[in-house]
Amino acid sequence: MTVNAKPDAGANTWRDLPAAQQPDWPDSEALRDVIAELESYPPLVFAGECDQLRERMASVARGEAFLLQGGDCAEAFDAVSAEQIRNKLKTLLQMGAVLTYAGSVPVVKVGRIAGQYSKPRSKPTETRDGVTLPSYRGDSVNGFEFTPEARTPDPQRLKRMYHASSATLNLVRAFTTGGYADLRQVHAWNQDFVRNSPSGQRYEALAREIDRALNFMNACGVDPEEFKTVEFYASHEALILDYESALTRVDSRTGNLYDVSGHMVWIGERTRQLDGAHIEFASRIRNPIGVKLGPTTTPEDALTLIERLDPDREPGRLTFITRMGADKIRDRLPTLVEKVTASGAQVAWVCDPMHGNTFEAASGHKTRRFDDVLDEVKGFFEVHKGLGTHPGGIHVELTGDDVTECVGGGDEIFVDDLHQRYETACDPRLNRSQSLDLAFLVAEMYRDQ
Ligand SMILES: O=C[C@H](O)[C@H](O)COP(=O)(O)O
Ligand SMILES: C=C(OP(=O)(O)O)C(=O)O
Repeated sequence: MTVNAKPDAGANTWRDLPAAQQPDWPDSEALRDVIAELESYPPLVFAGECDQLRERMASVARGEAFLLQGGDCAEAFDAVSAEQIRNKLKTLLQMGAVLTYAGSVPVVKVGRIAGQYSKPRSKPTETRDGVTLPSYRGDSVNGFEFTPEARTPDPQRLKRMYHASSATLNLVRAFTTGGYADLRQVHAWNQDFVRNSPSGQRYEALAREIDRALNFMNACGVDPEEFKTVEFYASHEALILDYESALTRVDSRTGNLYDVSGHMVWIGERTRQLDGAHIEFASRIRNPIGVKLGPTTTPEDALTLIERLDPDREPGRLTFITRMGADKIRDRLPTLVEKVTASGAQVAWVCDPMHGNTFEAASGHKTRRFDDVLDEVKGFFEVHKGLGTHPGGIHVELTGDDVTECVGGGDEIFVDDLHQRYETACDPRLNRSQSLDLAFLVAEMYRDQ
């Protein structure tokens, strides 16, 4: 049981170190009041659930399971609706069914959800028509609208992030345990725009096979409880450290610290400085931790991260999420995996094929090509196959809606279509049929492995 203990000093040791990508809050007293209030709020997740996910991630690290981690680039307060949450969940459930059935592997399902409200940015400001304002840093910090009022960081938004995360998690828990995620609903998850796409039809055929298998088991008198609910976890980037440390609590069972804002948190490519505040914060908490590794990561960086975050070499504690870019992964990943494996560490290796493959279309839309995404995943599988190590999973930006943000896919989106439904607040996401396409192709790669 996690208690609402007084904030522990260990949660705040990061304050003595440089913290990248933190907002310029204009009123530090208002921030202090918000932090004090957040510290009094109940946990969003329980420490025991974080331990359970660490065990699931240990199976991934040992090569016995596959991680499916996905969701929005940036969640938005005004998108906290039953429909949006259900669509995202539906996409992940469909992808999970495809990977489990076609890839024949247990799938650990983790959403980029219920906390993914903060974004690191390349530039601190944005200029439009000669007007320069602070960049949008996610709904937890400021507003998307290009006005001085909206773009001014407001700490009250941290409380809104907590409440939005809480409402989302509540519905996710209801969907995943209350009947909606029952494997007998495998057809129902396909009942909308996606049904007629090539991947939707392929999915329908797979769902029929699953149905037949379930009927067979039923006829044999077997009706496992495990098929009625889905184990689903929430994750986000631990970016705004004032929020994350305010939600860090002492677990009364063990005396350890847990960041109870989500089950798993990750440190991004822009904030993984070895002597920086984010790594210090992550080193203090017992949650399973992810770290993004971009193309400039050296083996020494990876080994130091292991030393800092997983000194006991505990499988499941640390996940390296590589995001090299399709053109670099075959060149950069092998040495990292080799050196880490030789050190005796058992990290989970996961591929984020999104963040190294972004480009700006002539129309000004930030986009990604489905083929590049696929090629990065292929490269990831090739490297692991070559080294005899386990390709542990994928980390994807996706939505359950019929958006037009990434080009390509079986139900092809063209560059000229991008403007039609370009709805992301930050980076382009795969829509549901592109996500299903990816799941089928990854399942094939896994089987061939
Ligand atoms: O999602 C990741 C980052 O926040 C995003 O790629 C940054 O985008 P920018 O380069 O437009 O700031
Ligand atoms: C910012 C992100 O990724 P990265 O740190 O890999 O750029 C992200 O996943 O939202």
